[in-house]
Amino acid sequence: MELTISNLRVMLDRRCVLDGVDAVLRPGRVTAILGPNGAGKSTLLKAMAALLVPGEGTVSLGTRAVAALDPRERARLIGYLPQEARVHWDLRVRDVVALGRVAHRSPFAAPSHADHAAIDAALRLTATADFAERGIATLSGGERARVLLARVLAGEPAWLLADEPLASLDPAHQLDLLDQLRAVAAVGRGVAVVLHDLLHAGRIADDVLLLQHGRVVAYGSTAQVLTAEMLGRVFDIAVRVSHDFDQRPVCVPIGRIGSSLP
Ligand SMILES: Nc1ncnc2c1ncn2[C@@H]1O[C@H](COP(=O)(O)OP(=O)(O)OP(=O)(O)O)[C@@H](O)[C@H]1O
Repeated sequence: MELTISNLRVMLDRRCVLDGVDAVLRPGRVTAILGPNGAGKSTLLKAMAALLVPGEGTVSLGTRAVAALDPRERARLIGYLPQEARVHWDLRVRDVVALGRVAHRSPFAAPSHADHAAIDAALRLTATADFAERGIATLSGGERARVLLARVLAGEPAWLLADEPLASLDPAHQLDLLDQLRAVAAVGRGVAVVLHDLLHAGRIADDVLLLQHGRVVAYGSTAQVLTAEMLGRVFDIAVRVSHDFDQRPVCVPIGRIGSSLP
């Protein structure tokens, strides 16, 4: 199911944070959402998950507006991983991951075989099975972030929306997470991920949506959007773009435009 964003306009505190955003995101692909601080990336992701009400415009999954979906169905279709890895109760890790399955069964039903299988698979995929019996409050920030990803993966959503999921992870787990997002897309689901790191974006994304001042400045294949000219213009930096053996762009920021530093 395509995720279609039509003429989305969001006002926050009387400021226009998203201004006429249009894009059709395709399943089976990883779409990276990039842009400078304050460009509106997190706001766009929240609007895509129907976590905020836009002033104008719609977000649709297939032919249906996400805001009009029954909340349980929406929770099955859209998995949202927020920027902050906060958990308010010291639940057992396995129970946190199990929360990802709540929308898959009726309110008082016991977890099914399929629920347990999805929970185990998510724990395995995120390498969190070793601490499945620990309280989540006892984990490090990066461990907790992986558990929260496991919770979303356990829900097997049609679309996974992740907001800067790499922030608290070490390099090995960052690469693991990028592989996990690719694996989700490889089975035909949709993935939209907010990223800051241009190297990671070049490595993982099929498509890139570049935002600036609440507007889409470019949306297309990674090779079309991740160019030195485009990145220089939007981020105000000089970027060296080469290509790896898969012809994926490798973007290395080398300095501020106008900076006298080398
Ligand atoms: N609740 C709010 N009330 C008022 N303004 C807000 C609110 N949330 C976000 N904003 C403003 O909206 C703009 C876009 O915020 P958003 O968090 O979407 O940006 P972002 O592109 O994700 O930024 P970053 O890269 O810094 O995370 C910012 O200028 C921010 O200050």
